Amino acid sequence: MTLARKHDVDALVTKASTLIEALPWLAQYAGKVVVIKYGGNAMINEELKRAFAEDIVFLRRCGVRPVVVHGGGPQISSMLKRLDITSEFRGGFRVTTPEAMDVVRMVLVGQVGRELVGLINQHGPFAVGMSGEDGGLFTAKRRGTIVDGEDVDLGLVGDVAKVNPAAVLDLIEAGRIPVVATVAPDKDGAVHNVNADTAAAALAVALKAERLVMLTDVEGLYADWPDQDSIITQITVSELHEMLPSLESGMRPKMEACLRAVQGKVPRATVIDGRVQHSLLLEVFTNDGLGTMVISDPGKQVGKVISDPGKQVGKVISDPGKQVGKVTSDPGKQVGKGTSHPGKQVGKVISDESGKQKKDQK
Ligand SMILES: Nc1ncnc2c1ncn2[C@@H]1O[C@H](COP(=O)(O)OP(=O)(O)O)[C@@H](O)[C@H]1O
Ligand SMILES: CC(=O)N[C@@H](CCC(=O)OP(=O)(O)O)C(=O)O
Repeated sequence: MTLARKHDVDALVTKASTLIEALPWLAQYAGKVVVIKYGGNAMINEELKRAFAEDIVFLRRCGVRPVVVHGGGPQISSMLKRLDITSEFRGGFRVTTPEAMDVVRMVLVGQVGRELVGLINQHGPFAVGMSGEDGGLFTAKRRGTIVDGEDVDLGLVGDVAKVNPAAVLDLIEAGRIPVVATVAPDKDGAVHNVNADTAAAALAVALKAERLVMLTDVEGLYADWPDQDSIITQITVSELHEMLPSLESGMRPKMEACLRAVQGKVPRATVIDGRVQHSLLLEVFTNDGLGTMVISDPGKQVGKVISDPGKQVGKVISDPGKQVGKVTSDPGKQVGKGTSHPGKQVGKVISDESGKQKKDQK
């Protein structure tokens, strides 16, 4: 016999209101591609990494089409150190010798990527790891950078010259979650080290993503780094353009990438604190905008900006005529099937009106 527990009704109502708060965001993002860049600095401990994997699977279960692009800078540095190979950063990019390149590829593809795929797949066979080399995803073009007005050679460091998103689109259509490591061959086949922020932005543009979200180890962009009171909640493309040359270390490629994404018609790019558990879910599905959001200059918005008193930063919704996402899936496009995972099954097999079987809500 089980006796009824006394419920804390207020706590239950709070839980319900959190779920209801997600309703408009679920409608906005269902069916849309969201590119999430997971920085190596936000992979601080096992608990955070597991929470990240849960968030990604949650998005997928809600019908969002997440694509993960991961970094691994600190993990590469620690392996280089173990192997006694020196490396330095210039302007936020790693100077990459051929010897270091082997290590970058080994760590990103063989270590960090594998671990994320494994964590996501504890919830179902969703994640498929790949790199810029797979299916011709990225073609790199060697790049240098400018530090204190001087040109600096970075060795085997590439920018993304071309994206062929076909392989990623195939995976998305199949209901999978691509997990992308950012090494890529140039047109002659020489593999280059591509900064993960740069690659995430290029992929978000090519996939016509609804959002680019970058998880890092700070709250967002600070106007006057490291003054903790100078966090910027929203910045336009032209404001960021002006600020870019003054930014240092990792923030420079990150904000440069956000700028490129929004200029490439991704409606918004956000930098959030990956050290906060479930920050990704909070950012996507609640009214509390986190971190720093980069948006187009007024008048140049792709979607329509509507004011949202709940969210500090305003939200972007598609024009009615352009809105393609629906809460329910497009039965014709539903290919993916999450397999059941005893004890861990979150979604249920449901049938749509046409009688076709749908796995999860996608
Ligand atoms: N203006 C700034 N605002 C926030 N962080 C900054 C700024 N300037 C430099 N940083 C540094 O950039 C770092 C984030 O970049 P990076 O270390 O490359 O992260 P990730 O591994 O997530 O790509 C922060 O930890 C911080 O030390
Ligand atoms: C050229 C360059 O700097 N490549 C980066 C690639 C990994 C990366 O970008 O990782 P985070 O996102 O964790 O910083 C590097 O070698 O560290």
